[in-house]
Amino acid sequence: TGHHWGYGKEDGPSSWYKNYPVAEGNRQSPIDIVPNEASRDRNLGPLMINYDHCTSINISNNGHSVVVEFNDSDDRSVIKGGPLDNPYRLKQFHFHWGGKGHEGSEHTVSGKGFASELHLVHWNAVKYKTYGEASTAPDGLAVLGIFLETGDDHRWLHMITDVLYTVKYKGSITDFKGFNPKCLLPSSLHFWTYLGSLTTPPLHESVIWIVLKEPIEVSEKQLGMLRMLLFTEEEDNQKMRMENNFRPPQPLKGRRVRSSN
Ligand SMILES: NS(=O)(=O)c1ccc(S(=O)(=O)c2ccccc2)s1
Ligand SMILES: [Zn+2]
Repeated sequence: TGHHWGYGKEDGPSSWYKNYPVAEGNRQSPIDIVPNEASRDRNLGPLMINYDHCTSINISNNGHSVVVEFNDSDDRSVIKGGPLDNPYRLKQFHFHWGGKGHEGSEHTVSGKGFASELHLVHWNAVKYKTYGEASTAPDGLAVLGIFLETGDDHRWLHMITDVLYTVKYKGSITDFKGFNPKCLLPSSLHFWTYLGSLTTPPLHESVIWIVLKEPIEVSEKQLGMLRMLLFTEEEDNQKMRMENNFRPPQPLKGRRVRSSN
């Protein structure tokens, strides 16, 4: 089912083009964001995030990251405004991170990486009937990217790091109800936005990226918990620590990055 890909020497980002030629496309993600080259756009309204009736369902290890999935059967958790013409429904969130003492974000800001990056994945349920259909459409997905930098303990991230031991191995999944990702948002919703892609295979060029300017702070200890996850399955006798699961920045190819006001 599909092609095996990963973040190692043989199956990592520099080899993805072999099975996913769109890897060399014109709107690939992530990118390096250069703030003073981003253009302020008057008709970029404020981002509106409405996660009040948010319902997480489960947490899982898909062999590439740890993923929290949501009930997306109605518009209970949506983002709208900013660059978006419709409300987009929250489907899942996941993280990308580095190794001990190494940066692991996907987007960089003037060449600076962050310790980790949180992606909240939303889909356009107004224009498309299913998540799958939306995932291949040019305006199908909206991913909210939030940088994590090391500092103080994040008081709510514990809710996630405390259960990571239950999804240590690839293919594991556990109930994870009632988590509201509103608690992971920084205080400012100022953002950069540009048209891009999924940052993992299938690398569909279907993402409106919204990257928040303000990082959230998490402790080195909390980040270390992410690194106790494994890329490998329980029965696999090769235990490969899940870390450095990020794609490096891709060519801008003439795209404009806009900045909120
Ligand atoms: N890192 S990222 O936010 O760009 C991202 C990569 C893959 C996904 S997905 O698993 O939601 C997905 C979505 C559509 C098709 C297949 C997988 S989201
Ligand atoms: Zn991601």
